[in-house]
Amino acid sequence: MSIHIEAKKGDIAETILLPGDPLRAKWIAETYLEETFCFNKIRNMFGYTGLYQGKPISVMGTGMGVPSISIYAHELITEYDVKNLIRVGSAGSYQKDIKLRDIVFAMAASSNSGLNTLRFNGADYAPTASFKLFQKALDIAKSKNIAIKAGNVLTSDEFYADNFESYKKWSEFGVLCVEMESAGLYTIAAKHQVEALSILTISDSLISGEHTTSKERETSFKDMIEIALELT
Ligand SMILES: O=P(O)(O)O[C@H]1O[C@H](CO)[C@@H](O)[C@H]1O
Ligand SMILES: O=c1cc[nH]c(=O)[nH]1
Repeated sequence: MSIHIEAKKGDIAETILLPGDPLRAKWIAETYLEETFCFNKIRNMFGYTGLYQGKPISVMGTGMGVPSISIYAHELITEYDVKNLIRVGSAGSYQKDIKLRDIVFAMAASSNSGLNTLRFNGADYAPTASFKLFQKALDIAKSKNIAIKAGNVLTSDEFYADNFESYKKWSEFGVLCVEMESAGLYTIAAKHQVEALSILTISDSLISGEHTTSKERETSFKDMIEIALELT
C-alpha cells in the first residue's frame, strides 16, 4: 500500500492504462477485461486489474493535471514495479486538419507547467515518448486500419486560459493539441527508466469550437483504447 493507492504488492500488472477520468478507467475495465478486480478506491481514483486476451493488464484514473499524474506515476513505478504506463486521454485540437475523434500519439510534450522548470532550475527539458511503445502502437494502428497523427502536444496547467487566443502561438509552431498530463508522465517515466506513451483522442477543437459530451469522453473513445490494450 502506498499513500494514494491501496493495492497489495503484485495486484497491479506491469502494463497500465491511465485515463485522467476514473470513470473511464471503470468503463475500460468493465468493457474489455476479464477476471477483473478493483485494487484502488482511495479518493475514488478507481484502479482495476484483469486479463485482456489472456494477459494481465491494469487500468487506473490519474486525475487532471501534472501534479496529480506525477503522484500516481511515481507510486505505480516505485511501489508497484509498473514498467509500461500508457495514458489514454482526451485533448483539444490546435490544428485545422485535426478533427473531433482523431487519434494523436504524443511524440513529445511541450508544457507551461512549473514542475520541470523547478526540477531543472529554469532550464528546458523535453519530455518524450518511449520509442519502443511508440513504434509498437504505430504497428497496431496500422494493422487495425486506424489513422493516427503524431507529434508535439502541449501539456497545459490550465483548461480555461485567460486569453483564449494564446493557443495560436503553439499552433503556429506545429503543436497538434492540448491536454494536461503527458509532460508529467513522460518525465517521471524517464526518471525511473520505464516506458510511457500518451495516446489521445480529440474531444474538442479550439479551431472549430466543436466538442464531445462528458459521457462520450467517458465511454466512446474505443479506437484509442483498443490500440493501448494491445500494447500488453
Ligand atoms: O480526459 P483526460 O484523460 O482527463 O484528459 C484531458 O481532460 C481533462 C480536462 O477536461 C484533463 O485531464 C485533460 O488532460
Ligand atoms: O486539456 C484539455 C483536454 C481536452 N480539451 C481541451 O481543450 N483541453
